[in-house]
Amino acid sequence: MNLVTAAEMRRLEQEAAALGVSAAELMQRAGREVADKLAALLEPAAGKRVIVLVGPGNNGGDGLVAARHLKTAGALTDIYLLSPRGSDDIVLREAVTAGLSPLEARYDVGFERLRAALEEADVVLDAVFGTGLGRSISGAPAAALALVEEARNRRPEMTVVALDLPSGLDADTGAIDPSAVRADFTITLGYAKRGFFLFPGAGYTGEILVADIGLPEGSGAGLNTEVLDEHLILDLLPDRPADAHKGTFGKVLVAAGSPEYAGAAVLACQAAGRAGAGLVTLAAGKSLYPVLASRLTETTHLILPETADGGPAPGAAELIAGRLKEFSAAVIGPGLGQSPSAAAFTRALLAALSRPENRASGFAAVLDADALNILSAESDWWLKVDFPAVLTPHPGEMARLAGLAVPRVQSDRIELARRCAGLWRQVVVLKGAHTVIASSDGRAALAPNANPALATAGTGDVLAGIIGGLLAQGLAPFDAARAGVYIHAMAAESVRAALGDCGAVASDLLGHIPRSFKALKEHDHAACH
Ligand SMILES: NC(=O)C1=CN([C@@H]2O[C@H](COP(=O)(O)OP(=O)(O)OC[C@H]3O[C@@H](n4cnc5c(N)ncnc54)[C@H](O)[C@@H]3O)[C@@H](O)[C@H]2O)[C@@H](O)CC1
Ligand SMILES: [K+]
Repeated sequence: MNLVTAAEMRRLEQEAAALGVSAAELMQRAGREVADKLAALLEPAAGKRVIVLVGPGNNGGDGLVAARHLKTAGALTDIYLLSPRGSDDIVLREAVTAGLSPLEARYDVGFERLRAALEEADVVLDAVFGTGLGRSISGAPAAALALVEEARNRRPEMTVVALDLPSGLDADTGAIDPSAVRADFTITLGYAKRGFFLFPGAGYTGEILVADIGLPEGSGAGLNTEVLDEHLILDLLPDRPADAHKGTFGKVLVAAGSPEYAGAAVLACQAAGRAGAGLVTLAAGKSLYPVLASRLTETTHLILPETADGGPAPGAAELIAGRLKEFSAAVIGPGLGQSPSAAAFTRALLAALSRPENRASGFAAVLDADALNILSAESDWWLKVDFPAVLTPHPGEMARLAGLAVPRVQSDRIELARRCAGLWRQVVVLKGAHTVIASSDGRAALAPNANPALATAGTGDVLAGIIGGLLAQGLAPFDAARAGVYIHAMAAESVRAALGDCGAVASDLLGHIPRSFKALKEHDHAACH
């Protein structure tokens, strides 16, 4: 599903106008679609009490059209105008002609009539502000929204439905005005807005329903931000031919683990296998071998020479380099630590991978965790990664890689990831609530969910392993990253369903990875029959 900014939505509106679909016509379609979707939610609309809060702009205009259709559907509809609308306002006149009697806030002393209406309302339709919000909300709109908030807290049976977006939510950034009211549903027009997938706004939309307002065919062609969904991911997944052998699904080299963080290697290797790689080989230090081999039944081992403190000794990277051609993908970084020996090893390994003669054709790697921390200590580090890679930073790692503070990263997640992917010429997976996946060609995708079950040690190692497993099966880096993030999120949802959002640990995800692939494919199968 494509996502838009306010400016992109305005551009689409202008393009529609150039093709003969006027803004007035779009407003009529928008209002009718919103009323239809709301009526379907109310089942039936007849007899239900609906208050439509109407603002000064086109969002309010859509609300007036919706109010008219809701009345026709039998809802007991009140219109509450928060600002005067001109006497030449066609949609207001149409509402009055249809028998509605709008009440203006300026004539409602102390908001007494609004308070009384909120005591009985089944639904509040918030059509105060949409994509045109230009400053902080004050005056009558702020007071009315505060009353709605207060009523919904007191009367949980009252449903709040946002028209296009919750008033006060910034469509582009997800920033929230203090007056914004959390919606139970957002019926959004044409396309979902980016701010629906950026916090804090992501917590305000409730369930998102997209209303088709009949934008001309192909009008979304230039959009470059999407939210992942199962149809898109299914198209990306590799085939599993019946005559396959383990070579069909590729070999992953995992360079991970250190005495302090041995478990990271276990999680990354197991996740790569669970994501369908044919063979996983772990390159780790000699002293770790007995521990890790006892945990990793199916993994093969490339045993590295060690320094006295258990770090990779000089020569470890060369040992791997001599074997690189056997592998179609690598995962480098989980649990490596940042000791001087780990840093020297990582730099030497990345240099070896950057020499094309060392790599199998189609090779790509995931760079995660300590590999990113080690890289970010060097200026212009991206010039040293001369092979296709998926970088999987969390916000702290992203801040170090980009030379920014964490709040800057978090306040501009999509565009920052996109800019960095362009500059670094790699795929960037910026983890966090609604993980962002950005490609150097300007495309960006967002994970559809934010799951607190993922906020625990080791889940990043699992993600790196899944993406590595998908790279090994021949997916292009952007596809492997998108599919990996989605499968990881699905597995996390299954864990949450089974265990709740507290106390799940990263290894709980592993068994749910193949189940997630299975669920996706079965859903597709069911959809075809
Ligand atoms: N772009 C499109 O393709 C379409 C847009 N439509 C609707 O148009 C909306 C955008 O309409 P507008 O651009 O008129 O914007 P809005 O309706 O969001 O509000 C803008 C109006 O509110 C005022 N305003 C902004 N912030 C304010 C504040 N904090 N306090 C008081 N007044 C404030 C502005 O001066 C302007 O008059 C969309 O959200 C959607 O509902 C639809 O009609 C259909 C098609
Ligand atoms: K709104």
